[in-house]
Amino acid sequence: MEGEQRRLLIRFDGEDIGHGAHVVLPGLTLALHEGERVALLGQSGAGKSTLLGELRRRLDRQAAWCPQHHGLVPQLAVYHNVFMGRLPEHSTLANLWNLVHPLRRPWHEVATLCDELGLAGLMRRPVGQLSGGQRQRVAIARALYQTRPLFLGDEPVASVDPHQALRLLSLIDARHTTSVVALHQRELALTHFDRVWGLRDGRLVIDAPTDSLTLTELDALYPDADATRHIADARDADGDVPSVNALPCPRGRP
Ligand SMILES: Nc1ncnc2c1ncn2[C@@H]1O[C@H](COP(=O)(O)OP(=O)(O)OP(=O)(O)O)[C@@H](O)[C@H]1O
Repeated sequence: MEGEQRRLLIRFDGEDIGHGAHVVLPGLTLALHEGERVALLGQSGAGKSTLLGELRRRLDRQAAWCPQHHGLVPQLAVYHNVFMGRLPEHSTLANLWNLVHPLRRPWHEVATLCDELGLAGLMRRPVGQLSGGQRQRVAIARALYQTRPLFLGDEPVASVDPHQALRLLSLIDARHTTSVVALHQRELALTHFDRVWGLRDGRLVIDAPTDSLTLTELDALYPDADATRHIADARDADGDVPSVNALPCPRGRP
């Protein structure tokens, strides 16, 4: 991948990215090229959703979007939630009619997607009656139904087991030439993606192909995990949980 001439999709050149006056990622510099599969890593609050939101804003209709909290309507059936991926493509009248009498073609298209995502038989079930993993797959189905060349996902495989996560990522890959996916599974980042963007304290500290990275390097993106590891180590040593005051400070903190 490195060195190949690929079409540039988007570039940030020392830009401040955030929410209004609140800058989360100061002086961000990065580029996304067509064909790249990027894993976006960083501990909670590092700025992953902020970056994905900005990518989404700039890429607009080129990008399918799978949000972190799914954005599903619990009262509506799986079919209607997936159909929402293409609401803007139909007239208001067609959308209203579809609510009462599902349109034949979309119904078959959504049914095919649901089969692939292990949601067969649930098309008429209100999303509010599904498990967390099933809702996650509905959110992915809705994003796939948008049929865009690029996929942006904010932890789209957070609620499923590792086996399903791989299957879902493969389905996403099969339908999109380019993807940027926020996730916390570092092993998956190394095995399934070809590039990692790693955020720490509002900085892009890793922007590299996965074959040049190790798990240990990715661990450095999670300084708070050090404290958790020390709790576990201390518990292993004497069977007791240490007091909070006995815990070491995370790396790089006073
Ligand atoms: N709408 C907003 N307005 C102002 N600040 C925000 C907004 N959304 C997020 N932030 C702040 O931006 C920072 C980065 O948040 P963000 O949601 O991008 O992190 P994240 O890496 O996606 O975290 P997580 O893994 O918990 O989802 C945090 O300090 C957060 O409080």
